[in-house]
Amino acid sequence: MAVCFHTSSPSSSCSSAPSSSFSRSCPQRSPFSLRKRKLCPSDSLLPHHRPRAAARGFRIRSSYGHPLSALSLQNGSSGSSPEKGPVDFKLEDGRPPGSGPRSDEPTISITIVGASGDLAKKKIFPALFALFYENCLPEHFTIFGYSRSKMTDEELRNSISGTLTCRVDSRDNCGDKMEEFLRRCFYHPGQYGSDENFSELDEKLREKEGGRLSHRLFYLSIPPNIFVDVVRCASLCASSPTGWTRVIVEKPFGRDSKSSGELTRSLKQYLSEDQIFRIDHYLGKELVENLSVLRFSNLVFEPLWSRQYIRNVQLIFSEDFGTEGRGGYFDSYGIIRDIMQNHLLQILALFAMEPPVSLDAEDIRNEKVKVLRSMKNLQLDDVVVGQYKGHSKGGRAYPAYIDDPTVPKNSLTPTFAAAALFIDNARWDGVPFLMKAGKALHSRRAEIRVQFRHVPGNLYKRSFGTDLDKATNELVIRVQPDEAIYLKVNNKIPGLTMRLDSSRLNLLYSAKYTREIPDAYERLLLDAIEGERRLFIRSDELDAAWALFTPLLKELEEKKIAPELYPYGSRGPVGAHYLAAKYGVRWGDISSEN
Ligand SMILES: NC(=O)C1=CN([C@@H]2O[C@H](COP(=O)(O)OP(=O)(O)OC[C@H]3O[C@@H](n4cnc5c(N)ncnc54)[C@H](OP(=O)(O)O)[C@@H]3O)[C@@H](O)[C@H]2O)C=CC1
Ligand SMILES: O=C1O[C@H](COP(=O)(O)O)[C@@H](O)[C@H](O)[C@H]1O
Repeated sequence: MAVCFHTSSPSSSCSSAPSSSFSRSCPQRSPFSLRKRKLCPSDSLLPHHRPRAAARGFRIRSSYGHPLSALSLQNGSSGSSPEKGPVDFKLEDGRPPGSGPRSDEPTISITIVGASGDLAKKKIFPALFALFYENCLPEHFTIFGYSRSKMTDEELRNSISGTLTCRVDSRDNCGDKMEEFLRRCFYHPGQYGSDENFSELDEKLREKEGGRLSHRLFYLSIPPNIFVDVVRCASLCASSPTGWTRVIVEKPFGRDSKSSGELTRSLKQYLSEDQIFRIDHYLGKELVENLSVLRFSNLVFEPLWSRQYIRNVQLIFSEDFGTEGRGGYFDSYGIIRDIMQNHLLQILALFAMEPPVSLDAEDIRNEKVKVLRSMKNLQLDDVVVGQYKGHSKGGRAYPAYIDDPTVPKNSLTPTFAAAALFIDNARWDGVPFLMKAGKALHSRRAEIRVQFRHVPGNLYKRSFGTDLDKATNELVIRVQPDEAIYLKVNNKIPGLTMRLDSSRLNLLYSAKYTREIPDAYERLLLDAIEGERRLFIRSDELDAAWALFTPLLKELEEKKIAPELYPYGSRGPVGAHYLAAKYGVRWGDISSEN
């Protein structure tokens, strides 16, 4: 029988503490404005925590990567200015900044539970390597893979090494950095509900941590039915004895309101809300991050951001491949749970929220949750579901969804859905927010399209022809691929006649910036390490998101609504066009020029 060394210590995690006390500064996260973190009173429960960090004069990055000095946190000033960078200060032990790590600096241990899986290999290890490569991880860190598969440290390293990449702007030390990173990666095989195995992991972690103040981050990259087992074991047998313990939970967070509520309650038996980081990786995407910047830092947009000027908003997600390899998971969730209830709804909430009091996580999440709670009930009439069928093109056969061996032949699970949603508040009353998400469509894209109203009494009506919709302004935020923000405006075609054209004012990221855009998982992992919760889902947001979709999902399932079949590689069911037309809307992505 295993003996656990310590019990979970929610007090070791504080919502707004200066919890990251690592001395490295991450060059990519350059300061723009500064924000002071509040101190968490429960820090005082941790003998080594805040006082030690402050005593060392660590530079602490805020949510946006702004270096804050612990000294400034003590004396209440923000400590540096965006233009000048960190103010001239010495570490309290008299050493100048950049003197290199001290041997008693804290360490962070990151355990990826489900390390043998697809997500771990495809996204999590590569993101951690990218952070390491960019000097965004603290000096002392250790990464452990944990899953049931039998593997040695070396075998884990081999299995992940192929997925690590250096950035396009890589420096010539990439190979060395990879080796150095891999040397910090270890593996512990174990069962997900075994106290004994987690206690063994704890011992290994302690050994690597070498008596330093140590923080521990667990990433649950596993199927949801084992989340609670793992959290129980990790919390009881492997939480940090000295620093914080945090857990990143991957979606799905339940299947409906009930199961999500149960999951939250079960997790909270072992963790406080502050320790739970529910990830929605779309919130970590560069252009989703940019949404608030675009709106709140440009005078030309915010005044237009309401029913007065906006005719409709479209949130579009499409993939040009099917469920390949994930049919087993997908069939019990479907596209509404997989994409709409989380990724698209989160974007909608960010888009539609009122200006928050500040950029603090709680202020932003308070505004988002108000939007979610103001949504009108979603009617079945306002939803179209589809499923892809097999299709042959250019001599190649594309499979149907139900050809996936892990999917039942009579499955009614939607691989496509379109929905019209409404926000019942003063700003957005009557404005359709149209969502569309699908797999096995003609292209891979994710975008937000904002269609503005017609110009009243348009003087140039005649020069446009009869289709006034074509002449309305449209703002497109292309999340992926080829990240861009463009605004369609009307201009005169040069020449002696008065003919108008619709053109793009285009901010194409690849043309403007040479630096490669970081993967969403990099940003989110770094935020979790830094204790920044802005891009993670709070439990009341999750409840509100499920409250919106659960009745619809129940109705679809109880009534066994048959999805409209659409060919693999097509633009999806025609029903989506009728749905949009019902609200006088045309999908903005119908032509490839758009
Ligand atoms: N893959 C993706 O692109 C995305 C995944 N997610 C979510 O992330 C999590 C991980 O995804 P992914 O890596 O694809 O998942 P996998 O199905 O690959 O599972 C990860 C690991 O969990 C273990 N495992 C799998 N099934 C079971 C089971 N029934 N009981 C116990 N252990 C099991 C396996 O490890 P072992 O057998 O060695 O113990 C497996 O390697 C899931 O919750 C998924 O929904 C979210 C977004 C995208
Ligand atoms: O969460 C999920 O996201 C992916 C799409 O993510 P992206 O970053 O590649 O756009 C999707 O394929 C998967 O079904 C879903 O679970």
